[in-house]
Formats: sequence, C-alpha cells, structure tokens
Amino acid sequence: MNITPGPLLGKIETPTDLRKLSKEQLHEVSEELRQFIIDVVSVHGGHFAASLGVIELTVALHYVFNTPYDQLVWDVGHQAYGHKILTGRRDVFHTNRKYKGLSGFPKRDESPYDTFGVGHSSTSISAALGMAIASKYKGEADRQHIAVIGDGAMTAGMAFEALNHAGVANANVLIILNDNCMSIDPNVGALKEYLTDITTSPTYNKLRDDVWHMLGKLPIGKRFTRDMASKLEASLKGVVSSSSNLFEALKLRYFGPIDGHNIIKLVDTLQDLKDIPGPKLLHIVTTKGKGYALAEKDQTTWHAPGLFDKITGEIFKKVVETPQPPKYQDVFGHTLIELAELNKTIMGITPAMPSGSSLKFMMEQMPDRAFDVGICEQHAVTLSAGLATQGMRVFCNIYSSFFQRAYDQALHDVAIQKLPVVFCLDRAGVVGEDGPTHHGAYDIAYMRCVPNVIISAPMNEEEMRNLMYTAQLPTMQQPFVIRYPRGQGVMPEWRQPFKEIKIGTGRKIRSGKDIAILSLGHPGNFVTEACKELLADGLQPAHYDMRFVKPLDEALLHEIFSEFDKVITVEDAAITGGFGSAILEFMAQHGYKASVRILGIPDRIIEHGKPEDLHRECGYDATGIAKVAREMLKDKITVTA
Ligand SMILES: Cc1ncc(C[n+]2csc(CCOP(=O)(O)OP(=O)(O)O)c2C)c(N)n1
Ligand SMILES: CC(=O)[C@@H](O)[C@H](O)COP(=O)(O)O
Ligand SMILES: [Mg+2]
Repeated sequence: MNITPGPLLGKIETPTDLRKLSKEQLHEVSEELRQFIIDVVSVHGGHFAASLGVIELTVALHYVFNTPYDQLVWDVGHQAYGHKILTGRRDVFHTNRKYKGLSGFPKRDESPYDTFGVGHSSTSISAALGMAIASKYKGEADRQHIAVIGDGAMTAGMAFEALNHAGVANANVLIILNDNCMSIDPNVGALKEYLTDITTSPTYNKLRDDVWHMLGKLPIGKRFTRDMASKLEASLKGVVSSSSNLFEALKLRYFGPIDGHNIIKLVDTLQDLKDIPGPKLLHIVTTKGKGYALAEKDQTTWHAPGLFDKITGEIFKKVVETPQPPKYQDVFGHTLIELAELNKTIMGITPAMPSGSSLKFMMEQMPDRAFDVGICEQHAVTLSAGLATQGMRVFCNIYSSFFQRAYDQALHDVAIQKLPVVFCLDRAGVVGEDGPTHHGAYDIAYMRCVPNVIISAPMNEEEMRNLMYTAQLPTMQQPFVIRYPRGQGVMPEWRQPFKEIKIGTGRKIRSGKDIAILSLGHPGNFVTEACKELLADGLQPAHYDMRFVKPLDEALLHEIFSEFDKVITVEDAAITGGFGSAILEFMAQHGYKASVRILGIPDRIIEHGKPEDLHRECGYDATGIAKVAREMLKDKITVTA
C-alpha cells in the first residue's frame, strides 16, 4: 500500500531540509510525522507508542543539532521511527522490521545518522559519553553528543554506571531523560517515584515556571545566556538542592522538567543547552502514545500492538476456527500459578517484562510472591539467589538475549553456590522481527560451560509444564534452565497433570534405520515435519527429542551411536558451543565415529524477519532438515521417473 506523507514531511529527505523550515512550521511537521507513523505501523506493524511519544523531541533534536556531525544516541531504539523517517528513510520505512528491510532499531550500517546500534536498553549514556570523550581528545569542541533515554531504561544499573562517570568526565554530553512513567508495562521502583515527585512538586514547578517566564521576556538570542543559565540553576538549586536532586548530586547540571510535547519550548531549550558545555541532563515529560487516543489510554497494549485499523483502533487477530495452541509464555504464566498454589516457597521475578513473560498473571494473583524489578537483569538474578538462600524456589524469567546481561550473576551468585534458581529463558532462538539484538542464540553456549547447571528445552507445552514441575521439586538443589521460544507451541490441549521428568533423559519419538535426527526443544516439531517428507521419499529416519543438553542422556546416546552412522542434530541456538557441539564432545569422549551434521544458528549475525524466513535461512526448518538428510542418504534414494 502506498502511504503518502503530508506536504511538509514529503519534502524532508534529510534534517537539512527540516532546518530550512521556520520554527512555527515544526508543529505541522510533527503532526505529519505522527500521522505517517500511524499510517505505516498500522499496516506494517512494529513498535508504536514510544515513537509517538517522542515526535516533538525528534523534530526538535534534528532541527537544533547538526546531525549527523552532532551525535545522537537513542536508547533501546524502539522509539526512533521518527528519527528514521527524517533521516533519509521515509520512502523505505514500510520495509521496517521486514526480512531484508530496515531494522526496527538504529543500526550503524543503515545510516550515518544512526550513531550507535541499539536494541537492549540503557546503553545510550555510556555510548554518548564515549563519543564525547573521543571528540574532546580530537579537539572537536563544537561537537554535541546527545543520549535520549527513557525513564524505564534509566532504572538499569548500566545507566547509573554511566551517570557516575559522566558527572566527572568533563565531556560535552547532553542526556535527555524522556519521562513518560512507562516501561513496556508501568515503570516501577523508587526512581520512578522520585521522578514523579520532581515533576509534580508544586514549589519546584512554580519557581521553574517563574524563571522560564522571566527568560521568555528577554529578547531572542539573549535568552538563556550562560549567565542566565547559571542563575536559573542557582534558583532551582534553592528548591531542589544538590543533595536532594539526584542528578545534581552526581554533578550533572539538571534542567527541567519541561513539557516534551511543546515543540517551541523544546527547540528553545535545546538551543540554549547547546551553549552550555559539560555534562547536563534535560528532563522532559511526555505521554507514551501521544496523539493516538487508544495508545495514550492503554500504553502497554500499544507498545507494539501488531496490525490494526487506524480509524477504529481494532487490533487484528488471526481468525482461526480450531482451538489454537497457547504461547509458551502463557504456559509459563499459568503453570507457575498452579505450581505456586502447590508449593508455598515459589516466587516469580521478571526484569521489566511482566506482560511479555506472562508473569503478570502471578503478579496480579499473588502480589507478595511475584515482582517486576525494572530493567535490571543483573539484580533480578542476584535477588533470586538471595531469595534462594532463604529456601525460596524462584522462577526468574528473563528473555534469553537479556539474560546475557546477567551472566556473571548467574555464574558467580547462583551456579558457584549451587543455588536452586529456575531460569526460564523466554524468547530463546531466533525471535523474528526484533532481529540480531534480540535473538536468543547464545544461552546454550554460554551456560553449558558453567558447572552445576541443568539445561533443558521443551518440545511442546506438556514438556514445558513437566520441566517446570520437575525444577521446583525439593530434590532439585541446583540451578535449572528451561529455554523456550517466542510464540505458540503445538498443543491446544495443554493442561495435562504434572509428571516428573527424570533429569538428563530424552525420548524416542520415532524409530528408523537410515539416520538419527536428534533435536532439542521446539525445533523437534520441524523434525517431525521433515520426517514426513523423508518417509514419502522411502527413507526411514529415527527421531529423538533429547530434552536436556546438560546433562545429556548418555544411555540414549550410546544406543543411538551404536545403531546409526549418520546423525543430524537440530537446535534453535548458536551452533558454536551449542547442543550439536555437546553431541560431538560425547562422541569424541566415547570414540564413536559417525557422519554428523549440526543444524542451528550459524556463526554469523542473523538479521530480522519472520521466524520462518530466518529458520529457512539458517537451514533448520523442516525443508532444510529434510534436504540435509537426503544429502546424507543420497545412496539410499531410489530415483523414479
Ligand atoms: C536489557 C533490556 N531489557 C529489557 C528490554 C525490553 N524493553 C524494551 S523497551 C522497554 C521499556 C523501556 O522503557 P523506557 O526506556 O521508559 O522507554 P519508553 O518505551 O517508555 O519510551 C523494555 C523493558 C530491553 N530492550 N533491553
Ligand atoms: C524493544 C524491546 O526490546 C521490546 O519491546 C521487545 O521488542 C519485546 O519483544 P516481544 O514482543 O517478544 O515481547
Ligand atoms: Mg518510559
């Protein structure tokens, strides 16, 4: 569908065109940009509410600063759609997040305006500070470095590590704190409350408004001179003294809070801040989903709603007649409640993904036993470890790719102490449209080398429930990983009674004599499909769902390698160091010789696209598996005319 931008936006190829407009025209540009994003995202999908909330900021930043010479870093990057559209990508924006299309996040390969690749949160201040220190070293005194970070992203330890450095680095960095009181779900924690206090304090706001009013009376050009800036700071410090303003206490000059939807005020403020060297923080207050009423009202649903009718606001769901299998995340969410009812020691932790992980069900039903701790994966893991020392059985649910943040905590705080924390790693494998920053490719490789850890992956909902059940049994006294993918499983009838699964045991799904296909987790379902193709070719594949990558089912493997000299392994994880590698290690240790092909995520960056496109590209969809089996069995295939 051809989506036409408004008349002003249609003339903006790059920010240079934007800068030719008058300040008064920026409101119109903002509205056209907002409408264009609504038009495109409603029919092509993607993140939504966050970009709508920073439209005015985006326009103001590119209007005031000399991008890309001035370096603009977006945190997470899910809010950078306006930035993409204004920086040369308007006409290809409909390819956003599609296979071979634009990335859903800023990406250095894509544009010189994308100064830093993002996707995981809370990196922007460190990155912008690094750029600022480099500019200082190179003598580029005129260069500006801006980090735009949300209130959710600001909760992460990494953001505070960067603030701690920025305050004393004497480098030219402007941090814009985009405060909309939301993460994906409502933001949490004491920092959120602090930001609310500072935004709503009547004394503070009165004084601030008085000062702005006074500045507004100065002739343009004289406004907010350095002198005035110091006076403004001094007066504000009277109310929010450096000991009570968190950012001032960290030696950053603090400005705001200001209305982040007032484009004129934003432009004036940014223009003024340009002249103030050193580390500074501008606090802006915005509404996530601004300008689309339904998104403003239900910001979590509209974070990334999928396709929708932009007029009625109806979010399209696939029309299906037969009962559908649930999403794995929902199996987790509902099963955890069932288990928690049986076992009073169970608790649930999520770092900022209550909706995405479905821990929200337990948070609603058992608020003293399930917590969102903010975008704080490291804390989530060590908190779980602390709880485990006191006899709690914690299900710490983290997306596989975000778990990377907490590796040392998993190793140092959980594994070395052999604490029985259950890590439910959601979004394991290729996740699809979020792309390389979010693919859960590496968890097997980086956890397999850690002693004391059990690593498992269910092939379906029933196994998922039984693994969760097994993981919380009192006999289980060590860390337990359960990895599972984004999206639906395969069993519409999934609420079966719990059964313990013996640790380190796989199961034979079908017998055969030509080749053994060993799968781990959900891709076992691709193998089932591949086997159908092979049977149609007259071949006899055997299929084993191994379930555990650590410990391996050695008895079953001895049986397999005694019987087969051709083996394929299949996993939705990095081949290097993964499940297939574990099988090769087993063979080497026991002196087995066989021809083995390992299918999984190859050793290169896999871009974004629909999961099925990516599985095909990696070669472990049903067709890819069958193709490899046929290659290995070519002597056995009888060609018929
Ligand atoms: C390390 C990490 N954990 C979790 C996420 C998932 N995530 C993406 S956006 C987001 C909310 C960010 O909130 P905020 O920074 O306030 O931005 P907003 O969406 O409100 O604009 C979360 C939790 C992530 N991208 N990175
Ligand atoms: C930007 C970000 O990190 C999240 O919004 C992520 O896209 C959520 O992924 P899911 O849709 O898999 O929950
Ligand atoms: Mg926010």
